Amino acid sequence: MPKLILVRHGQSQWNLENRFTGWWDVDLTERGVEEAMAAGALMKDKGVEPTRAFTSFQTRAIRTLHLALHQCNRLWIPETKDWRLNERHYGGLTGLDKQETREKHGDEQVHIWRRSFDVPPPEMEAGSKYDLSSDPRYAGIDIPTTESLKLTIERVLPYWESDILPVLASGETVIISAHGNSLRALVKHLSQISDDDITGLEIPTGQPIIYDFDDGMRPGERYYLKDS
Ligand SMILES: O=C(O)[C@H](O)COP(=O)(O)O
Repeated sequence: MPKLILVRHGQSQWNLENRFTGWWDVDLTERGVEEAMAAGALMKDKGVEPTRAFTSFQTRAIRTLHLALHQCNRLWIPETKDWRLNERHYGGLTGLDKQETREKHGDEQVHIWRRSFDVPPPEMEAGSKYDLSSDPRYAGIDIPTTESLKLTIERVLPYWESDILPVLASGETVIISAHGNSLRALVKHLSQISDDDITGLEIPTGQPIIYDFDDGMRPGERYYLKDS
């Protein structure tokens, strides 16, 4: 039975500092490293052995994948990186302190920017110090200036369907190491969560989520590996 493992990267430096991160490439904290290693140890304990890996272009997700795979002796499996698994682009909020932004714009506005389905944050201005257009990893990619969850879904889902689902359907155990909102995009689709209800879904760091697929490639109920 094909099995899908979703893991959000461990705590990042800007998770710790409570700053909007999006596409900005911050590394894991010590705690993030421990969370990633614990995710791998849990996979090993539970006998869940990934055979194919997918991740984003962002260090925190790539390192989480490697730390977890190292713990379960699976660093050798084929892995694919793609920008379409990146975190949603936080636009002009990138780098800002989340609490200070609440104090400036109000709790409700910040909640809308963070969790609404289709209201994107303000766009990143040209020339921002967080502009990634000269970053070689994004050469040839039309970098967004901001993304709502809806816009994130519009790039995550086509990639899921074209590149990940066929691998899963061939019987592989697939691990995706990605981000809070790129994984919310995927979970929304797989668990058929409505546009309204998705606002309440949070994905914790470093906690493997599992979907078992049936022969018709229909996903079962999602569950946390720690609870199985
Ligand atoms: O990009 C970020 O800041 C985080 O990874 C996710 O942030 P959020 O919880 O505000 O969506």
